[in-house]
Amino acid sequence: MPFVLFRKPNEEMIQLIVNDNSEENIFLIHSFDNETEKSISDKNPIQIHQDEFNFEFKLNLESGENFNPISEENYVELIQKTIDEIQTSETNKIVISRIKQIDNQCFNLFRSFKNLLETHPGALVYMWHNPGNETWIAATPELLLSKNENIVKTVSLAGTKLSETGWTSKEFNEQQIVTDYILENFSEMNEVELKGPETIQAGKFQHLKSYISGKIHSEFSLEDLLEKMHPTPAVCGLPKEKAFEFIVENEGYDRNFYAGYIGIETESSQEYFVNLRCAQFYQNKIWIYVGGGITAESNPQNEWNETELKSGTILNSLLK
Ligand SMILES: C=C(O[C@@H]1C=C(C(=O)O)C=C[C@H]1O)C(=O)O
Repeated sequence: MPFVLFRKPNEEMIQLIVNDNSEENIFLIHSFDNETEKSISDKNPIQIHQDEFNFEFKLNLESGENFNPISEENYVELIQKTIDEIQTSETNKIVISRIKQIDNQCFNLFRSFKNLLETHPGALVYMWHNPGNETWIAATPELLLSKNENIVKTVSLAGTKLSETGWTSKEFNEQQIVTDYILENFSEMNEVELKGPETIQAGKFQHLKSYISGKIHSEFSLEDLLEKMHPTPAVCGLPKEKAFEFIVENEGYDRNFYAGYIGIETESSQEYFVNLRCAQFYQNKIWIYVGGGITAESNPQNEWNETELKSGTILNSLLK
């Protein structure tokens, strides 16, 4: 039976949704390329305080297909090719990513999930298990959209650095591209507010984050906004279609649910998070999905280093 465990940012209650096809309390997972969406629902989700969470049973994981992840050398080359593309075309930003593959040395998913909850209080942390299909775990810092009554909210999140160093214009520009894109999509709303950017902590590193909200009117459709927003320049690029094409032609692997979104829908609210800092678990290996935004000012080696750093979110949470 498919199930998901999740805890929303800055909350302490975990929810367990075991699929009963009730169409109430929906959890969905939507792919980057918009081709796949899977959802489960539960009329009566179980709530568990994260301090009391102690699931211990063994899950049957799939054995993963053979896959050769991109080498450091080839990734650095791909980033250089991306920079060249940005410098010679009308594209301003392209987000490039890869899979880091590690051996699954009998890691315990539930203990690792609990560790993620404790080390990432500001993230949406979830564990999705769909027997015979896929198992994903994540601690994502990025809200894509939320709607509560007549207020719609989102964030502009981009730029990555370690706490010890300072921001440069490169990160501010990279984040501004995302903010401008969101403001354009929010332009038909009333009372649009923008706050930030401010520095936020995501595990061992930091991002620039702005908060954007607006009031909706009667003809507003959340589905239409979601379609326009996803994928944002935080995970795809600008212009969206050109960046998307470049990604599909050059990354050399299928992003699947990485950089797609997670939806949590109840009777009173709808929330969507970008699926980042995530990994797919197999019996014998784990695929950690990591990427970063490339602009004309990017340095290829630094971009590799940034993806290594981001893989730490999952890597450092793994427990046996
Ligand atoms: C693409 C990822 O993260 C996104 C890219 C960022 C960047 O380029 O600095 C920062 C936060 C996210 O919006 C990822 O974590 O894989």
